This record gives sequence, structure tokens and C-alpha cells, in this order.
Amino acid sequence: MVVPVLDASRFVGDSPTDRFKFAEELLDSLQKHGFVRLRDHGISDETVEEMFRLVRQPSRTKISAVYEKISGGGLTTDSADCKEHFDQGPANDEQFPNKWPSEVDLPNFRTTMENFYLLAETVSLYILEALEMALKLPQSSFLNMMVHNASELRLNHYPAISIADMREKNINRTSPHFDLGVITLLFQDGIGGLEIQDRDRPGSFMPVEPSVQSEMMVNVAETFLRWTNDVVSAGLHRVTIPESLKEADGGLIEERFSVVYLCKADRDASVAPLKEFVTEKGSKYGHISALEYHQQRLGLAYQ
Ligand SMILES: O=C(O)CCC(=O)C(=O)O
Ligand SMILES: [Fe+2]
Repeated sequence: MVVPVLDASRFVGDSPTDRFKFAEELLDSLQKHGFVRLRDHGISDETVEEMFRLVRQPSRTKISAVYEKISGGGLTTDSADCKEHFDQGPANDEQFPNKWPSEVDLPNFRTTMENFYLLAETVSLYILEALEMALKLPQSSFLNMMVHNASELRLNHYPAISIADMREKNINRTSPHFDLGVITLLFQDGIGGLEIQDRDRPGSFMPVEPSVQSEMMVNVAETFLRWTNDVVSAGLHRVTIPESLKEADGGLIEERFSVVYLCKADRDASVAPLKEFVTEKGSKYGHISALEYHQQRLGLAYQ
């Protein structure tokens, strides 16, 4: 199975034919694999590199101190998975306010994150517009539920870890999961280890090797599956030992970073199927708001 790489600039251009072809190829890949890879999507190599520089910089000297300072808000450490993450929600969110490190500890952190958040939002919205087109839905069918952005920009940090520990203690960097939102945009560094379910070989995963820095992995998340009544199913993924080290006798896997935009529906939007996808067999999912659904699925705090 090979996940296609699409040139997303075809959708932003003026040619209706190019726009439609992009939309069709996008849907085709997401339907087949749950994933697609995008280039020329509007977020430049430099911008993505700047994000990774920002994220990496404190880890050399004081990442744990800095992350601890954030821990009342965005940072959590998963016990099953060996990773930590910092989540940023929409700016000026009164319901779940962002907690920022001080400008002295992490200069430009907030501005860079907030700018990146807006760029990722733009991309996520045109991807959904393209999917409306390819699925032949009335215009704005998805976008109408994306008006008050509730998405999150997540920085994942995976500390260096011994290969023996991962094998013997059955530790993953990220266990197999579906994301909860609508779609997810993902950028990874050069370490590797991201794997997606290989739908041609049930039960197995295939690696997504790091490529040019700005290459973006897009996956279908649970809300989209529900909106389409399973017409487009979500992409299962995990982070484990990089392909190049799978045969290694031992040693350490370097620390790894990823930047992930978890695109979420308006908190009060329903995550039930759109009427266009409800057949005589009925609707597979009931009405529940995106916020309630996320809270229920996570069983705990809103994420
Ligand atoms: O680090 C990665 O490449 C994947 C992270 C991920 O799947 C997530 O944060 O939901
Ligand atoms: Fe994920």
C-alpha cells in the first residue's frame, strides 16, 4: 500500500478542473487509506522548520523545567505511552484558556504557535471544502460546523528511549489510536517511527518515512467518520521503533518531535451523520455535541 502525495496548490489555484481533480484524489486516498500526504499546501518548509526549532530549542537545556511550568495547563505525560505533549487551543478561549510559558523562558513561543495555528486552520478548512466538493454535498456542509474554531495545536515530545525497553516492556511512543476530531494535520521530524494501518494487510502497520520538512500527513479522525456515517473511515496510527532500527540489537532511539493540528468541530456542533449519508439502513451514530463526544471518549478532561 502506498499513500499518495498530492500537490495541494491545485486546489488553491483558479482552475475548476484542477480543483475538482485534487478534491477527487484527496477523497480517494482518504477513503482507501484513511490518510493522504500533501505538499505545496501553503505552509512553507521555513515555517515548519521554525516550529521545530522552537520546539527543539528548550529540550537541550531545560525542556523538563519548561514543560513542568506548563503542566497545569497543556502538558500531560501519558503513562502507557512514553511521551509528553503541549496543547494549544483557540486564542482567547474563555472556556478552556490557554496556559503559556513566560516570554522570558521561551521567547516567541506564543507568537509562533499562534501564527502556526492560523495557518493550519486555513489548510484544514480548504481540505474540508474539497471534501464537500468530492462528496457532492451542498456547499459549507462541513464548514458550517467549523465556525468557532475549537481545534488544538499539539507539540509532541518523545524522550530518547532504549530499544530494549520498548521491546521488553512493550512500550510504545504512541499506541495505535484514532484521533477524535474531524481531520488531523501532522508534521514529523526526521527520526521516523510513525506508522499507519495497512488496510491491504489487516492487522499490520506500515511506516510513514519522514520526507521534506513541510510534507503534511492528513488523516481522517472520528468526527468525520461519524459525519459521513462510515463512508470515510478514520485512519489508525501509532509511533514505534523507526524502520531503520527495527533489526538493531539495542541502543537508544533519539528523542523525537511532532507538530500536530487536531482539527475539531465547533463545540456545540452535532457529531451525528449528515442527512446526505443516512440511508434506508439508518444512522449509525446518534446526536451528541462535539464537546460532549470528546469528553465522553476521553473520559476525563477536555482535550
Ligand atoms: O507523533 C506522531 O507522529 C503522531 C502523534 C499523534 O498521533 C497524535 O498526537 O495524535
Ligand atoms: Fe494521532
